[in-house]
Amino acid sequence: MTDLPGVVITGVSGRMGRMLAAMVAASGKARLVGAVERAGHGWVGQDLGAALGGAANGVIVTDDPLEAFATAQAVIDFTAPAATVEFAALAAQARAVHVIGTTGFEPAHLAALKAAARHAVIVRAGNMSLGVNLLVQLTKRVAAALDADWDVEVVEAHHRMKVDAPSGTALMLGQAAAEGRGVDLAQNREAGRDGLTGARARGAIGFSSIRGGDIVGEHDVIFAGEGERVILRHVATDRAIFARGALRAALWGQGQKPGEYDMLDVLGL
Ligand SMILES: NC(=O)C1=CN([C@@H]2O[C@H](COP(=O)(O)OP(=O)(O)OC[C@H]3O[C@@H](n4cnc5c(N)ncnc54)[C@H](O)[C@@H]3O)[C@@H](O)[C@H]2O)C=CC1
Ligand SMILES: O=C(O)C1=N[C@H](C(=O)O)C[C@H](O)C1
Repeated sequence: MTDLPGVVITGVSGRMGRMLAAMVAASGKARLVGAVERAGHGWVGQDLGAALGGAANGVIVTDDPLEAFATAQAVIDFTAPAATVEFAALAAQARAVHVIGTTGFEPAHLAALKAAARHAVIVRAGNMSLGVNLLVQLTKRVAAALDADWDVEVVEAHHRMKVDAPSGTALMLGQAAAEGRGVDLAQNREAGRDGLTGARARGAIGFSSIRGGDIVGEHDVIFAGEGERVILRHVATDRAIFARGALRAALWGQGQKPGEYDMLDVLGL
């Protein structure tokens, strides 16, 4: 049992953190060796099992990531962009694989992650589920087969607590459509239409975001042509799909060369 990779979960009290803590502990493939929360959080200093409402498990929640990472072979991180950038440097120092599910990065954050990946294995994806990563590949193929007379719109829906838009998944799907078409997403991206917008630009890749209730995550890629539409859809009904993918990435990352990887690498898609 002791030679199983040790995993630390950051943001452990969050929607994904709780799911990950339960999944890693029950997996039989990894050991839960640490749990991190932000300074001042009520769980810091408490036994994680008890904080989750169950039996004590001996993992004490800490606000000191470096101390926690020092005991780990992998860090699974679903938190917030600034925290993730800090964790990337510390995970590299501890030589732990850093699995990043966090979304909402600005270009400066991404540059910092790229720098950390010179010395560390980072696996990052805006969506860790098998289904969405399959949808990414399907989107690329459909976009390659259709010309710019087919308007591409990515529509996503999430729970009311989500803080970033478009979702990380929507951006992955938009990027896949752009790659399939052989164009640059940044130059063709259209989001946040409101008011007298004018007609749609030919070749634009549009994004729309819905926020409400407890929606786990829904994504449509719409190819709208003259007289017909092709719609590719993924509906998540359980956050376990993201946690399962993240654990798989943490195991896959062991022994890989330093660099930035994604779930397509992990899943071999
Ligand atoms: N890639 C994927 O498959 C998925 C990605 N996500 C992304 O994961 C992130 C988290 O999502 P949720 O769990 O729903 O959010 P959440 O708000 O429920 O949880 C985030 C947790 O991170 C903690 N945190 C923030 N800053 C911290 C710091 N400096 N140190 C330690 N902990 C810190 C918060 O206290 C909170 O407990 C979001 O960016 C979301 O978009 C969510 C689901 C799937
Ligand atoms: O915040 C969420 O909940 C989710 N975030 C990811 C995203 O931004 O795409 C993945 C999933 O859709 C859930």
